[in-house]
Amino acid sequence: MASESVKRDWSIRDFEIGKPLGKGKFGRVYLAREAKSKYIVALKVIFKEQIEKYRLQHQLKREMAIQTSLRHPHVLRLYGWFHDAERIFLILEYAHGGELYGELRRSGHLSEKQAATYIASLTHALAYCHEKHVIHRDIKPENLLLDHEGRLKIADFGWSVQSKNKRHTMCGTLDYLAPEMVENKAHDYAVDNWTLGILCYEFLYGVPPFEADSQADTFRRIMKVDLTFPSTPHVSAEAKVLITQLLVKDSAKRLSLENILKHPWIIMNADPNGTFPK
Ligand SMILES: CC(C)n1nc(-c2ccc(NC(=O)/C=C/C(=O)c3ccc(F)c(C(F)(F)F)c3)cc2)c2c(N)ncnc21
Repeated sequence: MASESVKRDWSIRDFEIGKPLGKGKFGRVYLAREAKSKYIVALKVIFKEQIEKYRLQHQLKREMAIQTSLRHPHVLRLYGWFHDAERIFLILEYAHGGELYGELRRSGHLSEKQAATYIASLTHALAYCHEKHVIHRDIKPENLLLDHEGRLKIADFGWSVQSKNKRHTMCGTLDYLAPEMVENKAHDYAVDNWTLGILCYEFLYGVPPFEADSQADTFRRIMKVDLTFPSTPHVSAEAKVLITQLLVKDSAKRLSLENILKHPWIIMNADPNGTFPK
């Protein structure tokens, strides 16, 4: 699949469409199989009139170029894409394990081994994206999928940007926004470090740290970095130290991706091959 996927021009006739997997941004996504190789993929259908309505043609082209260029075990592959008169089709890696969010909701919170393994996987994936000058900026549980071995895959780059400098556009849901994004200030790669702190908290406690009844309260809690840790036996002191070192208002003072991977909590708990024993 990898070789011919980028070169040859695909069409809907090359695929047998299976069950709908869900409704994502701008359209549905289906399980599908490439007719010749029987290779299983996820096929995302995006309606052109939606893209035209929001004038997203250029951003979508840029997204497709970014995603087809990214090759990393924890970044969901975009193998290729094609279009017909009214639809654009994305040929995506199929994540058999579905949404990580489902796992978090079912269990309420993750074990420290699971949480540390996912944070390590995310950190590796973000280090790769940053060296390719891609800030993801929209990393939330709904965009994290699992493959058949429970390995994490970052997906849905609906709002990432190819950035060599600071960006000003708002995006994503509130709970995961770093202060500099809430203030609509210029921001850079360090927004992803903040988000890792948010996700680590949410994996361990089941809710994001600055959750509040209103958007205004969430903004206020983010700007104050109003971080409190419910007392619970299943979260170690080291985990709280890591979270505190990521949820730092001054983006230059957040723990770097490199130092996250050297953190005692990660070293002690993360499974090196990203799957951790069930
Ligand atoms: C439902 C279930 C949970 N599900 N969902 C997936 C899935 C994974 C990735 C995607 N990716 C995208 O939709 C990317 C979209 C863009 O990049 C984009 C679209 C329009 C724009 F305007 C733009 C813009 F940039 F122009 F704004 C960007 C979609 C579905 C999935 C899967 N692969 N395997 C198993 N289950 C899976």
